[in-house]
Amino acid sequence: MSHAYATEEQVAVAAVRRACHLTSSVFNRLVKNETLTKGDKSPVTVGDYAAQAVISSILHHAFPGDPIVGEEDASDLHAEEGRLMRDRIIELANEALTAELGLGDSATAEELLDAIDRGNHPGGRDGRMWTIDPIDGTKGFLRGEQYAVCLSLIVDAKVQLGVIGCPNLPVDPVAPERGIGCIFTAVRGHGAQQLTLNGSNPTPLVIPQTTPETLNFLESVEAAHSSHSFNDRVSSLLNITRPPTRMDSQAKYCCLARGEGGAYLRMPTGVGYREKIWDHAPGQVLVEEAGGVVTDSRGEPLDFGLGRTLGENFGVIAAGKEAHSRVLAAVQEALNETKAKV
Ligand SMILES: Nc1ncnc2c1ncn2[C@@H]1O[C@H](COP(=O)(O)O)[C@@H](O)[C@H]1OP(=O)(O)O
Ligand SMILES: [Mg+2]
Ligand SMILES: [Mg+2]
Ligand SMILES: [Mg+2]
Repeated sequence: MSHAYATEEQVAVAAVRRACHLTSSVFNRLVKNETLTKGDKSPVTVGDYAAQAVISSILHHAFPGDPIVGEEDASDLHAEEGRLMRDRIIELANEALTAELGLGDSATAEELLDAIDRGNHPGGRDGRMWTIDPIDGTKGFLRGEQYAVCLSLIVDAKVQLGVIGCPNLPVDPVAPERGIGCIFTAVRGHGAQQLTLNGSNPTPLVIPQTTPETLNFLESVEAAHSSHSFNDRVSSLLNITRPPTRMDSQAKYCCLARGEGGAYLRMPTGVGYREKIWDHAPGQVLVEEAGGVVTDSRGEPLDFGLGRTLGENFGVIAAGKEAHSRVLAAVQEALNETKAKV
């Protein structure tokens, strides 16, 4: 790890590992009153809050001056109704923080709620900032399927480091006996790799070439998050015969980076949802460092300097270089068909 972000990468992998252990152990013990519905109707669990508290505390310890753009905030936990959840979050976060990192005595409830709320940075074009999505794909997490613990470092609007932990993802898709649980890391200019969940056995990742027979789309499980019908149309324009692989979270970027699927296509459903930077920053650097390309449906790069969101939603196309140009052309053809109809 001899590069300008070696310390950041080491700290980020340690933080994601700790958070992955926390989320997978909390899943087996999750009970009914440990999940809330947020203002945008999406679910959030004690696992999301505790994982953000852990990652934010570890980052603050190592890089006290760095701002954080994190998905969660502690506002729903201050009220009396939030007390049971709050106590559980404090217990889980302290368990994870004191386990092996030697961060000293247990943190107080106030310190941990402050750590969650340190994720309130508005983002922007200048300087260093971290993004945290403590559980990306909370719906997948609740179903016992794919989810990801996601961390990135953005410098002057460019993603320099991405770390994604996927506790439920098979280590090797063709060798199920190797078990589940992987960490993916990428540093701009220094490649992408997959590690085991305990941070060992680095394997470099390179996206292979695909043909219409081997290409298929990676897409959301949730029909409300991206348009399944648009992807079907693009598939038929490209003569893709394999059905799409549906999977929650940035695990899709990870699978793409290690040669599964061939293209991740996420087109808006037309309800005006703005994509969040923490949902794409680590995936973007991972795919680019594995030799791929990530753009919106116009072929423009994603802009991580606009604030907490990517701005107006033009969708996301991620794929290996050659597949990307074919998919982009088909996406534009499908968009033109839609325009011609209205
Ligand atoms: N209406 C929506 N449209 C698109 N994405 C959404 C929407 N609501 C939540 N998300 C976010 O989309 C991502 C999941 O996408 P996918 O369907 O590909 O798994 C998550 O980050 C999820 O947030 P969260 O992090 O809270 O789970
Ligand atoms: Mg969420
Ligand atoms: Mg997310
Ligand atoms: Mg999340």
